[in-house]
Formats: sequence, structure tokens, C-alpha cells
Amino acid sequence: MKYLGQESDFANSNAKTGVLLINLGTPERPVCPSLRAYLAEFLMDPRVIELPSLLRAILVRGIIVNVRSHKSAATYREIWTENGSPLMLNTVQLGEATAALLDDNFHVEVAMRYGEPSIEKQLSKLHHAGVRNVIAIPLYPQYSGSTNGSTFDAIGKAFRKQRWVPNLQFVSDYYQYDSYIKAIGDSILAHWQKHGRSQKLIMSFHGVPKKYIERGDPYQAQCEQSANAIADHLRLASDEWMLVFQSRLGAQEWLTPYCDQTMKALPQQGVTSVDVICPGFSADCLETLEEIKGENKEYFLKAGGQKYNYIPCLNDSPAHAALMAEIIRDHTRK
Ligand SMILES: C=CC1=C(C)c2cc3[nH]c(cc4nc(cc5[nH]c(cc1n2)c(C)c5CCC(=O)O)C(CCC(=O)O)=C4C)c(C)c3C=C
Ligand SMILES: [Fe+2]
Ligand SMILES: [Fe+2]
Repeated sequence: MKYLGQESDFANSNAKTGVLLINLGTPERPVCPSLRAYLAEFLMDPRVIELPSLLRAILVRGIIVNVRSHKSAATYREIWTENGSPLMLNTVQLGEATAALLDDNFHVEVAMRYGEPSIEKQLSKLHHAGVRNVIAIPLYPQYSGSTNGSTFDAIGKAFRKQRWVPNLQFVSDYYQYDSYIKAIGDSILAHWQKHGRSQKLIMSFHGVPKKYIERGDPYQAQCEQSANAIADHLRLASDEWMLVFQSRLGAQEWLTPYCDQTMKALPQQGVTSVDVICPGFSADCLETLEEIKGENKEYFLKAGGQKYNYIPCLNDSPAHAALMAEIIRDHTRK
């Protein structure tokens, strides 16, 4: 049969709202074969690497997957916990904390854009629970085609298989929510109260190739607005904070200033203590724990820096769950 569905769907259908919290994904295990599968699925997404498909296949399957899987598996092993990948654990816990704030009219599931649990599988779970209204929240506060746009593609692809497509509210971004800015700002204040304050606050966002912005991706502008709002919330002067972009891949130009170059340069400019936060990541993961908390700390200290404090993501904190619940209520069909 071309479309999925059955007659009992009528009897099962109910007024419940299904919520899907969607994060990027993570390899199944921190070993080379899992990394190969994960990186191939992720990087073959045309939204992530914008190249003609044949060129992308040559680059990804022929080069990146082969070159990167081994090293990437080793870095994942450094952050892996006995319960699995931090990104997965933190996201599942955020889902549970969010569900606890909602009443029985809501059914919350967590999905991953790449790997498991897949968007298709989790949407079908909601369908079997009788849900006729779905709110999908990609867990990236700032919109980029490479993340939020790609998540939308996967939802559309899954619905293309269903006979009875539900109502869908897709949350394109949520960087403008006061509760988001306040949650990040307050987590920085709490960190300062406990550990003291450094000379500069560094806000590091995942980068994207510069040409994506030139082609109309609003990501950079949304990161800048978020960082400015967080700095305003903390009443910081312009020389007390800085926005940087991390995680670039390949030879082309990505958004600047680059995080790694900044960390290597700051001590020479007289900045020897920094607090670093990643406001664009909803859950701690490889990119925050290994790259920011580990690798960039090393660059900074090696360059003469003395104090480098990493401030964790919002993860399953009460303020983060409350933010999710607020977004869900705002997008619930009246
Ligand atoms: C061209 C490549 C990439 C683009 C564009 C990109 C955008 C992008 N990614 C995130 C969030 C995350 N990325 C993560 C890992 C990761 N990202 C890339 C490449 C691109 N990302 C790679 C190759 C990897 C894998 C890790 C590695 O081998 O280094 C993760 C962490 C996943 C985890 O399991 O912990 C997140 C989260 C955003 C927000 C973004 C654009 C805005
Ligand atoms: Fe990424
Ligand atoms: Fe990275």
C-alpha cells in the first residue's frame, strides 16, 4: 500500500497534542562503523553540504567519512557516558522535564534528525497514540537551513507516507523568546556567583559556511541578536563579551570570528580569563564538551591564558523545560 494507515485510526484519534522535540542526532556507539553510518547520513543531507549530489557524494563518501570516522570515534569516546551519548541523554531528559510541566492533553516524544530515534518513527508513535495535532520543535533556537530547515524536510518526508496527515505547527526558531534569553543570562549569573567572573564572556555558536548566509540564511543575524540580547540582560559593556563561531569543516570560509583563532589570540591582547557559553546548543554534546570545554580551553591556556570556565548548556534545567512548555502552549491549537 502506498500510504500508511488503517481503519482503526478513526477510533483511536483524539484531541491530544503531540509534541516532538528534535535534536541533531548522534552515532549509535563511539566506534568507527557507527561513525561512518552517522556521518554519511548527516553529511549527505543537501541542506548540510550544499553541493551538486555527485560532488557531495564524492566528497562525503569518498573523503570525509574515511578521513573523519576514526578520529571522530575517538573524540566521541572521550565524552561518552555509561548511559550513552550526552546529546541523547540531555535531550531525553529535557523531554521528560518538559512533559512533567504539561497536562494529559499533551504527548511528548524526542526524535533525532539523523540516526535513532528517527523523526519518522516518533511521528508514527504519535499517530498511533491518536494525536491529530503535532507541534514540532527543532532544538536550535536560531534558524539555519542546515538544521531547522533540514528537520522540516524530514518531517515532510515522513508525512508523505501517511494517509491521514495531522495538523502541524513547526517552530522555525525561538531565539526571540524572552524566556530563552533570560534562561541563558541567568545560567551565566549563577555560574558567576559560584565560580567568580572572568574578564570576558565568550558566546560561541556553531558556524555555517559564509555563502549560506549570502544566499539568504538568517542564522548569523539571529545569533547576533541573541548574543546582543543576552549581553543586554547581563548589562555587559561591549568590551566585556564577544561572539564567536565554532566547528568549521573544510577549506571554504565559515562565519567569523572563528572560536579557535580567538582563543589563541586573546591572551596576547591581555585577556587571560574567559567564561565560555554556547547559547545555540540546547544540550551539551560533542561540540560543546569536547571542542569548547576541551580543545579550545587547551588553545587558550597554551597561548598564555590562565582561567577558562565553560558554562553548560541549558540541558534539562527547570528554566529550559519551562521555555519549552511556553513555546508549546503558544503553538497549541485553540
Ligand atoms: C558542513 C558541515 C556542517 C554544518 C553546516 C553544520 C551545521 C550545524 N551543526 C549544528 C549542531 C551540531 N553539529 C554537531 C556535530 C557535527 N557537525 C558537523 C558538520 C556540520 N554542522 C559534523 C561533521 C559533526 C559531527 C562531529 C564531528 O565529527 O566533528 C553536533 C553534535 C552531535 C553530537 O553527537 O554530539 C551538533 C549539536 C548546528 C546548530 C549547525 C548550524 C547552525
Ligand atoms: Fe554541526
Ligand atoms: Fe566539532
